[in-house]
Amino acid sequence: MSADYDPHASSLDASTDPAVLDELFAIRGSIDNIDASLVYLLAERFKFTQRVGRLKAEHDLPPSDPGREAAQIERLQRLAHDAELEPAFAQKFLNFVIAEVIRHHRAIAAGEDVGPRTGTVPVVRQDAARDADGGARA
Ligand SMILES: C=C(O[C@@H]1C=C(C(=O)O)C=C[C@H]1O)C(=O)O
Repeated sequence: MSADYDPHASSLDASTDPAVLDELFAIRGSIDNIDASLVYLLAERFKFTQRVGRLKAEHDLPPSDPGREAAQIERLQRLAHDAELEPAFAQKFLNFVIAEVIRHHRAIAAGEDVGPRTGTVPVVRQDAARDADGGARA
């Protein structure tokens, strides 16, 4: 866990029942673990997709493969349904990730470097991110 992360960070005020806070913080401990796993999983997925991007660039293949995307999205929507996750959300999430992958593939094909060690903005502050999405999460 990063040194400056406060697992009890909250905007709730002191009037909140301590027993409720105990339960909330216990649940948030599991949410923290899941979110950390998501970051590791996404990082691993992007490592693989960047290998695909290099392979495509070396062999002059197009950055996107709509047939593969459609099959994958359909499969994941079925899995989402079985897992009681909103299929439309699974589709939106996958489309979001795939759009970033294709952006990487185009950059790789253009001879640019991609990945977390490039660029100038290592961490997006939470308040800035909220402004950028028009307050959708407020
Ligand atoms: C990773 C690939 O490139 C693109 C990205 C995909 C993905 O992130 O799942 C799927 C198809 C392609 O549009 C690939 O072709 O396998």
